[in-house]
Amino acid sequence: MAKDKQHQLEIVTEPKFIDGSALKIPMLQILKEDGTVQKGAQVPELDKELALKMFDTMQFIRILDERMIAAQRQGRISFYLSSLGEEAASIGSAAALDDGDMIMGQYREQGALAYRGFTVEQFMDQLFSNERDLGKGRQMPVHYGSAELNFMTIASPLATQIPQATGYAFGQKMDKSGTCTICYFGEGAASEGDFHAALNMAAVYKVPAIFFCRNNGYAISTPSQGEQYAGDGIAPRGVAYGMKTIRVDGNDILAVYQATQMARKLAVEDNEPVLIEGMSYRMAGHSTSDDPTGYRTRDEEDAWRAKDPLARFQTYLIKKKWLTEKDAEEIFAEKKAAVLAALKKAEKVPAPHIDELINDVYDTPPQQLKEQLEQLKAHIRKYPEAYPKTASRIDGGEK
Ligand SMILES: Cc1ncc(C[n+]2csc(CCOP(=O)(O)OP(=O)(O)O)c2C)c(N)n1
Repeated sequence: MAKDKQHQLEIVTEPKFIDGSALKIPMLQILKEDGTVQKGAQVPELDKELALKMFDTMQFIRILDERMIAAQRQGRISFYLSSLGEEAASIGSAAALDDGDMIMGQYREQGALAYRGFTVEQFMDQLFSNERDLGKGRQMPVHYGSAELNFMTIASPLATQIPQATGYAFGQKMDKSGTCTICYFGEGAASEGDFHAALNMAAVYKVPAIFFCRNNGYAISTPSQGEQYAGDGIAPRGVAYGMKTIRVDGNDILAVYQATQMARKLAVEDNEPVLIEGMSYRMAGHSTSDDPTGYRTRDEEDAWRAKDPLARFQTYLIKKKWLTEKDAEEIFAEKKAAVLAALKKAEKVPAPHIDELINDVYDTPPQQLKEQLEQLKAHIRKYPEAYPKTASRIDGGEK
């Protein structure tokens, strides 16, 4: 066979196009939809304690999401983004990491943050933007962050976390830290230029990063099939950039866990960036500002309800005799009580002092920012009834 020496390419004489639309990367599945193990699958080693921690976190996130959508509807918080139906993707992957690994999320990975140890009170303080919020109430609800837990603060502009993850992982490599960065994003965010620049750089510089795409079928109202991409989803893009790539059933927590565990090993031991595409479905609306009945059918949602990741894992755990139906009900009731109690507490905590608005960015806030803050205070003094949480603390309120 003739070879081109410079590029080490096989030479062919027939003009043959590679049909990108015919490519189909398979999907790893360990747990079938009915909670039984797929024939021939290797179940990852998982002790009871770890399995129950994963299940516990899934239950917590399910009830947190349900309650906070309701709280938004009641006018108690301004906005919410639910991860309903996608709990296995964030929790299964976070469970495969070390606490020292960096997490850079999009905004639907509350499961990973909860798994790391963010408390129900910390969730509520952020959602109510009260003075105990780590971000001092300066971000929209759900834009969590925790330096202590190595969870980078969420940014609203899509895909910015992807090149940041490449850069952060490069730093981890230079420091020989033995840690990696996991970066979550949706298939919609993968249409941003940032995604492509980040993956190419990660592959070229061989950084310990795990790029986890949650392919949940929609980017707000844009369906992934046909409107977001014409090819075989996101996974082939990892192949194109020359990195190890795998597609998994994102609703199967065991498949997600196994793939992420292997990806972490590749990243940390061999400085091999990895792309994981988790196939799932966004069961709720995009956010509380969205109504999905305008762009998708009830039948489609029902078909995905049958693939529910929480019910699937629960059936597996019950079959394994690590859990009973009663245990599951008790965990759910306990989580619900904790969420409701924290919610009631957090909404009574005062708002941050308005001076916090301009703190922490500059060592000393510049004059123009100070002037703008004074103008804002004057405006609030004039219309105190429009700012009930802030007005009472402007003059003389404790900082
Ligand atoms: C740069 C930028 N463009 C547009 C938006 C508006 N926007 C917010 S979320 C979103 C959809 C993202 O979909 P996807 O990445 O698939 O994640 P999902 O919400 O499905 O989890 C869009 C278009 C934005 N925040 N930033």
